[in-house]
Amino acid sequence: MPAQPPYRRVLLKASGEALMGEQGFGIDVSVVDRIASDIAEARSLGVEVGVVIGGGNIFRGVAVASKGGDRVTGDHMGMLATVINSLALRTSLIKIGVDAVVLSAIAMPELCESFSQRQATQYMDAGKVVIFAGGTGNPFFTTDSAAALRAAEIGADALFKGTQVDGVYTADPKKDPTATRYEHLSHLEVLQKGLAIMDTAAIALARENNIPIIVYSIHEKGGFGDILKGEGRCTIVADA
Ligand SMILES: Nc1ncnc2c1ncn2[C@@H]1O[C@H](COP(=O)(O)OP(=O)(O)O)[C@@H](O)[C@H]1O
Ligand SMILES: O=c1ccn([C@@H]2O[C@H](COP(=O)(O)OP(=O)(O)O)[C@@H](O)[C@H]2O)c(=O)[nH]1
Repeated sequence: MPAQPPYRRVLLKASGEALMGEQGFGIDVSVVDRIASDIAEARSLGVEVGVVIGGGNIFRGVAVASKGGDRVTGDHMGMLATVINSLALRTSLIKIGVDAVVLSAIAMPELCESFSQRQATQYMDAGKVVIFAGGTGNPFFTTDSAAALRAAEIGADALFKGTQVDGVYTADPKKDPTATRYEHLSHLEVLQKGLAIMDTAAIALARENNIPIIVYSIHEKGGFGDILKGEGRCTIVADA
């Protein structure tokens, strides 16, 4: 019998950018299927899973703003991108027999249900994987902030940031090859050192609500389950 993971309920923030695989844009279904199988493994370990997916594989609001376009409209488009990704993940989960539902911060009843904290917790209590689409529903925010917000709302024991790198480094490892990885650090240290692994609003919200953040590589098959079992490579951001 494997040891029971120390987490009862977690929020997984899955990088949108990761979903495009080698394509450079859009959705590589084999990547979404693999992330779905990682979530299925977490469920089989008895862990309740909520998911926020980014939209960077399709659209980011800042890309519009940097070309002189309207930021708010750009952000609306980015939030719609997260709905597309969420529907793809739901499809992959259902395909392998994992009960999953999409709750969107932006009402689009023909496609999915609208978010409410009450409905989300009811579904999670019932063992469904709840995918939170549409970010926070507000422009000028990111899906990292949405992940911290939903983690607080559902009472998650931890926020897992499944991203492009396998932890938090002393500097961006994609730009500085001499950067070294932390095993552990506090939310405050991430903020004070200006480590840009997540936006400051997300870190601050997690800190205020005492939610540990676990940063790991979403590209690693089985990585999510490994960390839940206390085995994987990651950085744990938590106050002592
Ligand atoms: N100190 C740091 N440690 C680790 N990654 C960092 C750091 N500073 C910047 N990064 C960059 O942050 C990226 C992850 O953030 P983000 O762009 O929000 O990814 P995503 O939302 O796709 O998961 C990494 O790919 C890495 O290049
Ligand atoms: O609460 C939110 C969450 C997301 N977005 C928009 O959606 C895009 C995609 O999200 P994000 O960049 O966080 O995705 P990721 O980096 O995880 O792929 C962002 O760039 C924003 O334009 C937003 O406006 N409000």
